[in-house]
Amino acid sequence: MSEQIAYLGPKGTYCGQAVEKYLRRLGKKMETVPLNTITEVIHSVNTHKYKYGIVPLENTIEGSVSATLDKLAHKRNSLYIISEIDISVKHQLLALPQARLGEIKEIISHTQALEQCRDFLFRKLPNAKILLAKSTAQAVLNVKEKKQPGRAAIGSREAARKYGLKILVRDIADYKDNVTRFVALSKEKAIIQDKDAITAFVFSCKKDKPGGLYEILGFLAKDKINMTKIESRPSKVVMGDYIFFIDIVGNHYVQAKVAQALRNIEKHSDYFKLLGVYQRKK
Ligand SMILES: O=C(O)C(=O)C[C@]1(C(=O)O)C=C[C@@H](O)C=C1
Repeated sequence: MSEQIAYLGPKGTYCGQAVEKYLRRLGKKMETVPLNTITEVIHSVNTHKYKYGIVPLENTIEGSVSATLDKLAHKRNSLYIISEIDISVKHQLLALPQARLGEIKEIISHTQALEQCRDFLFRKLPNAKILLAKSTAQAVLNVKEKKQPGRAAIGSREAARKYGLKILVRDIADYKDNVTRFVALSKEKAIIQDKDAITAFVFSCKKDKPGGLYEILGFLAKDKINMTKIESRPSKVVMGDYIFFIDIVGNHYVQAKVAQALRNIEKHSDYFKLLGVYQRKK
């Protein structure tokens, strides 16, 4: 298998910035492969088409990226988080060089980007029609190709430069410190020795067992294992059934208490899947 890294493309996405940052950190060169959707990226790694993939996981304004969580949780996908990459996301309103803000009638972008600029759109462009694109760079490319001065995209400065659009309004996200966390995925687990690693897993409680979640969290609390994230998603099978995503600080390769806690959690849950053990990185 050649060393290729798939990501949500085309060139000019924030995901592409995460790929560059990741490769800089590794000090490696790799062929980068832009794909159309998060699902395609995850599928391509899961089926060994590409060795690595990078996808968005969560955002400071909008929270989790459900397309990523749902695919990672699925039992048919066996791939692991091997690293995380934080990217500062600075959205710009972009349009053709001749466009004017007062004449914008349509806004196109990725759903996460649109949500991150919800208040801006409400205040400045309340009547604009919203169009969805598969990524912010795809939206920028669409404005360039359709050549309609009444259409604007939400995307990055880098995408504006790449596709020759101008910035109509700068930094339009509703909160200043907008950060998206991306994760690098691989079929092979990262085997690391650091005790301060993040261990990510997903589980579902045993059916109709009062205190099921309390019991699972108890296995962490008992040994003072620090939980840094808990998030629930619908199981998609029965209304009201949830699966839980948890991050802890600890490493079952080098800490017996973490290994024991994970064994206990697996034993007391209906479904359990390790999502990865990786170094916390900014
Ligand atoms: O569309 C992009 O540029 C992406 O990299 C995707 C994505 C996401 O899905 O969260 C990444 C960062 C921003 O939060 C908005 C969009």
